[in-house]
Amino acid sequence: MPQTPPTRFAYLGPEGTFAEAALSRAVAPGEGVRQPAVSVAAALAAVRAGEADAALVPLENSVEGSVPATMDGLAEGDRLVVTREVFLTVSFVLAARPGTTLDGVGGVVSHPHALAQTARTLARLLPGVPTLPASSTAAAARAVAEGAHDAAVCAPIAAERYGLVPLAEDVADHPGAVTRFVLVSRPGALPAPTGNDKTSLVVVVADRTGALLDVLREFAVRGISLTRIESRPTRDRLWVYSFSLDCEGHVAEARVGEALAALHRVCEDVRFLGSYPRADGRTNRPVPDESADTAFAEAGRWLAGLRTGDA
Ligand SMILES: O=C(O)C(=O)Cc1ccccc1
Repeated sequence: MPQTPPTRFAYLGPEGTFAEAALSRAVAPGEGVRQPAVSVAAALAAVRAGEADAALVPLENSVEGSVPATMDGLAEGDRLVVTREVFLTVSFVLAARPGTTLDGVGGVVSHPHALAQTARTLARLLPGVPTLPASSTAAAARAVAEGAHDAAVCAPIAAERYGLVPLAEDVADHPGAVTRFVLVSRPGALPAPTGNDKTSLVVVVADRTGALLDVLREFAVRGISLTRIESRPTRDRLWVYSFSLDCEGHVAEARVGEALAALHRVCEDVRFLGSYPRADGRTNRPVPDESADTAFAEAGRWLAGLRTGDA
């Protein structure tokens, strides 16, 4: 019997990133093989090229908002779908090579989201010291270990992995910040509805009055709550925006499917980014009776009867 090859999971690397920690939450120890990627774009490209089966990437943070590389990477290029979301509480250390003191730090390197989430604390500990962006917190720790920079903001586990020591612990300005990561794959069979799911979309609206209201109405009239909506420039079309949004429910549910079909009629483009179990610890709002699958099915039978003359 030929063996099924192990699932290949790409993640924002190198070893020691929060993305790797999120991947460990999403898949069991020993399940599949893990492939660190140098950037979010590289992780998504590996999936698109068939070099990985899934990618674990950061999507948004409770303090800093969305991660543009992921938002844009999912809105453009061959379509990928979210199959799982993972929420991780992140804590940061300021780490350096052994023997370094705060006085000896001439620059701090990290992922832009980590620098943004620690900006006030860094300004207090290291007034006037410049910060520099890195592709990830672990890439920053590795660069410090290699002597390219003096200090990094990273996860405690990354400091340990690259032989650094903490100059300061818990340097987050807002302790308890949560980052949302997503596991994305090439389109295929969807995760089955669980009764507490989310659906993600990117819609491009026409440049006309009320276009966004038209989008929102399609959700509202079907009793569907949005959990996130934000605008992003389309980048290739000047002043044309897309809206990236998450709503409650699964595309297999009639209300969500009908809303998507309606958006397909009223928007310039609708990109379906998947339906997957909700993992933020919250429960979807109750579905109004008139938006339940049974109500849609009954209305469909009634309409069919009108058309055949049987009703
Ligand atoms: O760089 C990492 O470790 C990541 O996974 C991205 C990130 C950066 C800062 C906060 C949360 C996730």
